[in-house]
Amino acid sequence: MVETMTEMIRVNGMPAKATLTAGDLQWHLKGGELQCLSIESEILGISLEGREITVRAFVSGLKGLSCGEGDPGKREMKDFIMEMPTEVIADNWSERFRDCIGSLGRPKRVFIILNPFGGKRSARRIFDTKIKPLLVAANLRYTLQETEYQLHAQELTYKLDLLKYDGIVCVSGDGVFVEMVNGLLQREDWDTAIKVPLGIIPAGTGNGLSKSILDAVGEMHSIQHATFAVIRGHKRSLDVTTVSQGERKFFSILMLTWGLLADIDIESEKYRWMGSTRLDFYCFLRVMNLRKYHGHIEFVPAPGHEACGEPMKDRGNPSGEVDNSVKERNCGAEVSHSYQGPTVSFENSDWRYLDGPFVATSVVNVPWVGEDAKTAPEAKFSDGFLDLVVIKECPKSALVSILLKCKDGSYVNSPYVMYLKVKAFKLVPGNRVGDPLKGGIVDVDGEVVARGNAQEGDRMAYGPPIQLTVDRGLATVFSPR
Ligand SMILES: Nc1ncnc2c1ncn2[C@@H]1O[C@H](COP(=O)(O)OP(=O)(O)OP(=O)(O)O)[C@@H](O)[C@H]1O
Repeated sequence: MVETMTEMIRVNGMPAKATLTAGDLQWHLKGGELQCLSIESEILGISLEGREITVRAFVSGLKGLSCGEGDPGKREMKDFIMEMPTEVIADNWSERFRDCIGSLGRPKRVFIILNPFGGKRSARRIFDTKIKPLLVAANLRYTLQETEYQLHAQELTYKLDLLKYDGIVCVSGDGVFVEMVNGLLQREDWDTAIKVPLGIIPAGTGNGLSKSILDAVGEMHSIQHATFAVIRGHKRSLDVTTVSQGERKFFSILMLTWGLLADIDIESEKYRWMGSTRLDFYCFLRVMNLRKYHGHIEFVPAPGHEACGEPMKDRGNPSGEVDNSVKERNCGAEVSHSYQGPTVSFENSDWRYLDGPFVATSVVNVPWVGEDAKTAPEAKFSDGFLDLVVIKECPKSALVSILLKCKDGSYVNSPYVMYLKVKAFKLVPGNRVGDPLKGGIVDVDGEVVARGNAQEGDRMAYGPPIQLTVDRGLATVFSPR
């Protein structure tokens, strides 16, 4: 236990009586005004020079010093110069400060993966101007590696010497984070590798994961707030979804979507020159020329959600299109030592189903799939469930309102939206209603996984079942608290 230290000092030139406890630094200015900094939630670090200790903090600029109480709102870096009576006292105080900060278990060294081409291609500048100053102030050492090509982040985490680092952080959009998870799960030591804390600092087009992490604890979503979350080093578990089709598999963090949202996400790429209005523009276009898709979904409902869909046992499996048994793995000649997905079998579970046509189907792991898209308002980080959103028949006017209400998640209250939690899910995507030669797009974490007009490099085929299962809390992410 750290004992309290009290001293008459000057803070930013003003005489004050300062007290340092294990949890905070307080000072009474002459005239009685009390100021306070919480060591855990507001102080980045300190430096000592002669009689001067500089306390580097990340605090609310508007509301003054909160001492960790309440919602800090927008924060900024601020230095407090503490002039001590003697160098010996300054030494003692700085040692005590370092002990207090050291006892917080913050990470000491992280590996940072930066995508210079993510989002507005400004990650490098963002790093130098917004991220680095915080890391330096917190004395958090780092190794910085820029990605040079697609899947480079996956390669890096596959090979990284994890013993050297207390965490891996990406400065990118969600795509690079997903690659990091896939790289760790491809390792032979995947079971320990996946426990390494992962951080994400938003510098992409899709920044749903960082928004979800910060919003879950009431923190503002910004580059600096996400950096401070890494510095503070609290951790939380995150469900990981295994997406599989036969022997092919990979891992997802955010969402699988098929139908309207996938079409908007992927097809609007060709309007990139429009900037951020491309999504609104293409969304409008798609609603006006609404597509519906034939197909079939199956799911094992989470407790309390058993009323949705129809029981599979009453349907039988006349088309043989979905096989609900989980096959024995690694029965081929090649034995893989990477992670193969959950071993839990849903063979005897009460599967339920829905047949198309569908307007949109999404299976979501975290609340926000983009900074302004709260697609799964009830999603939890590590409940072991996926949130399933289905829209079937829906008038265009209602659809417009649904899309507008995606921003705050209230769209799930629409009578045209089916929203439930599932333990496992299968999608058998079909072709467009009225256009049997055209299929849709299956989009996982912002990337095309399968499409009607198959292209080289697509990871899965459009048509055969794609299965999703969840590993409860398999990954670990840095969180502000
Ligand atoms: N140097 C690079 N050149 C080309 N692609 C890259 C490079 N580095 C990373 N990538 C790829 O960019 C994709 C998107 O990355 P990220 O998630 O950071 O950005 P995003 O802004 O969310 O996506 P996008 O800008 O493509 O919409 C990933 O699939 C990744 O593999």
